[in-house]
Amino acid sequence: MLRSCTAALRTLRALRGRREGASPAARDPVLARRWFSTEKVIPKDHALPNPSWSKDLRLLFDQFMKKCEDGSWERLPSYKNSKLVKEQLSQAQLFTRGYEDGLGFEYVIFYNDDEKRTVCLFQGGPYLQGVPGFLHGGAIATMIDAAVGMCAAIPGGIVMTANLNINFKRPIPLCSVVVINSQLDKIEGRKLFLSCTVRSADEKILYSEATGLFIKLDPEKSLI
Ligand SMILES: CCCCC/C=C\C/C=C\C/C=C\C/C=C\CCCC(=O)SCCNC(=O)CCNC(=O)[C@H](O)C(C)(C)COP(=O)(O)OP(=O)(O)OC[C@H]1O[C@@H](n2cnc3c(N)ncnc32)[C@H](O)[C@@H]1OP(=O)(O)O
Repeated sequence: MLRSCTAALRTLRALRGRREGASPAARDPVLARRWFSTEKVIPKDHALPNPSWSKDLRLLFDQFMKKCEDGSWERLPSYKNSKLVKEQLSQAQLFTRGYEDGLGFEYVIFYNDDEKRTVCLFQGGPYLQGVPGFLHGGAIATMIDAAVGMCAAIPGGIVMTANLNINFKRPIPLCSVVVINSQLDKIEGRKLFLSCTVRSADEKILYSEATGLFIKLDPEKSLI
């Protein structure tokens, strides 16, 4: 835990050296134009190990990559959603992927099609702090939404979260690794009912439990 936090803070210091309080787009008018242009964006796969990943996260990642060898599990690249959404809005991206390596949401999702379930390996970095030393509940909710949402979106297509109920049972230490197990419980028409648990890497601690209702969008209906 300490090592991955240190790595993240090193990245943070390096970034601070490069900027003076402003976002890269604010400092660079060329970048700012690109930011809001419709220029084609080459997606980077963030769902792969980087130096900020702790030993625990690497270990679990390697275990799941082994499970992928017989085809029962599939690692989902971080740009999987851009395959589902026809129009990519220039630089727009899932906000869980907007942080520098190690500072925010480090995660990878694996999918098992036969069992209609996903496993998300998640390490929440120092920018996601709530109570000192622990993850913010909103960050936990975000990660649950993204993990469970992905479990719904693969069979369901374009879905939106209509309801998310979370029981926060134990605080999650900052920079620790948790495993989010999500499953599709039931489909009724356009409604997909899912549930998930958030546990420690050794599975001994149950941190949170959640249920979610996702609605497959009706192409005939406007969202606004
Ligand atoms: C979540 C995954 C996103 C996937 C996006 C797709 C591709 C991208 C792929 C992957 C992305 C990767 C990961 C995902 C990452 C992050 C997840 C972020 C997800 C979000 O951050 S998302 C933002 C928050 N989310 C909203 O901003 C929704 C606001 N909302 C609405 O836009 C509408 O509300 C809508 C569209 C949901 C439904 O509207 P609608 O008009 O299509 O459907 P309608 O109202 O007719 O409901 C149909 C049936 O659902 C029942 N029903 C509806 N709502 C209910 C509720 N709350 N409780 C109980 N039942 C409910 C009705 O009672 C009826 O039931 P019945 O058919 O039995 O009568």
